[in-house]
Amino acid sequence: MSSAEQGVGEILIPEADVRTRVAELGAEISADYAGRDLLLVGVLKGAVFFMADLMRTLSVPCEIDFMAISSYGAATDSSGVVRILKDLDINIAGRNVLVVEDIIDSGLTLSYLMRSLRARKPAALEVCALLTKPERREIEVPVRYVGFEIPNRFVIGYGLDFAERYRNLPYIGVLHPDLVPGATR
Ligand SMILES: O=P(O)(O)OC[C@H]1O[C@H](OP(=O)(O)OP(=O)(O)O)[C@H](O)[C@@H]1O
Ligand code: HPA
Ligand SMILES: [Mg+2]
Repeated sequence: MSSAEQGVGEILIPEADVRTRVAELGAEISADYAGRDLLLVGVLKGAVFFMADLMRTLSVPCEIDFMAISSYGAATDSSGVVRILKDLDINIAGRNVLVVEDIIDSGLTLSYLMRSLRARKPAALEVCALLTKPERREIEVPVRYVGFEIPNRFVIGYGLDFAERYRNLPYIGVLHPDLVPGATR
């Protein structure tokens, strides 16, 4: 075990399975957006890893931009105070926007984001999330492309952090149970 892996309880989705699924999503998205312009909007920081890999499986021309959203604190604090820390650089009016997320958990971040993006009148607005935890959903958000449905466990790796660490793991792991108290975000 490398020192980067200390704290990993178990591997939930091995690296090869992640790679296969990302390629499948890329093929599906490429078919759906054939002949249309595509703008990928990544949500910093966790989605960067998924987005970089997904983009390299796309066979349609595409651009990227990023947003940073403030965390609203612990999941127990679901007051939903979400703020934009970094907005998009470009105007998305009339564009085909695909929001790329690493995980949808309560749905609060994405719900806020979609409201903000919809108000800017894109031609199309869809979501691609690598992971979703349906059991934890507090607000429904339509997600067009989903990589994996996962159980209610705190996951790390492939962009997902616990206290800013573990993003560099090449697989999706479950945080070791000894570290779980407080691991709500
Ligand atoms: O569905 P929700 O309950 O809102 O949770 C999902 C959000 O939480 C994580 O981001 P985080 O705030 O940890 O930022 P990060 O990507 O920088 O780690 C994740 O990347 C999603 O954006
Ligand atoms: O399970 C998770 N892991 C890491 N970050 C998260 N943000 C929401 N859910 C998670
Ligand atoms: Mg995080």
